[in-house]
Amino acid sequence: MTIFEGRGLSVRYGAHVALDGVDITLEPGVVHGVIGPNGAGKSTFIDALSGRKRPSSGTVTFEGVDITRKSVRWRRRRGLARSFQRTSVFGSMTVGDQLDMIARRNDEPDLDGIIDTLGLDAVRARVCSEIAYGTQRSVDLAIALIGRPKVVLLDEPCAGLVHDESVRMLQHVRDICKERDVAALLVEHDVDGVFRTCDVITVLDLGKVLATGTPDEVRADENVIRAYLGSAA
Ligand SMILES: Nc1ncnc2c1ncn2[C@@H]1O[C@H](COP(=O)(O)OP(=O)(O)OP(=O)(O)O)[C@@H](O)[C@H]1O
Repeated sequence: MTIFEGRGLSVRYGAHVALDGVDITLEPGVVHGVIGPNGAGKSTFIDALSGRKRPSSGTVTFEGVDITRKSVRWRRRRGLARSFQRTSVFGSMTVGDQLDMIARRNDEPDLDGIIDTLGLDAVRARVCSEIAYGTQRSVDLAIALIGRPKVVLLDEPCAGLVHDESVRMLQHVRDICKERDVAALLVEHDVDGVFRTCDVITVLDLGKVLATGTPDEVRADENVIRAYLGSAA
């Protein structure tokens, strides 16, 4: 069942076409990865889907409703959340206070469940700026999950993490997506992690879709191997 869809999305920066007629379909409980070389259009894509960047053409549909012209705020209230490449925790608050505040604002019924799943209980009383960067990224993920979103768009949740932290982060993304039946879009540079974690992968190159399929299908796709993965995939 499709819950969220982008059709024919294009974004221009002046004369430069950063995204060129891209399609994507997200389903509840399915982790959909987006990979591609630098400049492929991944961040532009997530911005266009989340409402941060207005596409020059194409449509975004959420639960069957055309939301292409709806604001980020409107989307968030209806259950479309996103996280950012850089951490957005408030340095001076404790982890617990920050999460409580956001949970109250978004009517989250089970903050303890999110904290528990992400292993954040031990840092609840700690000030955000004083916890490890990897843990701050888990707080970012918790923030995105508050309010029972139906769709989460995750922009490089593993940026700046060491290997073990990346593995844990992606496992958390997968667990939560399955447990809560959330449709997730995961833009990530950690290609191995994406192949390990995602049910479906879309490969972007020069603003276009090079391939979409299961990890095995994408790994075997000749266009993807030639343009991006090389023979070592
Ligand atoms: N604000 C902007 N103004 C002009 N060109 C831009 C702007 N933002 C991105 N671009 C260009 O659009 C293209 C896509 O950029 P984008 O950042 O979406 O790619 P990306 O796949 O996320 O790259 P990376 O992996 O390096 O984060 C690139 O050619 C980039 O130079």
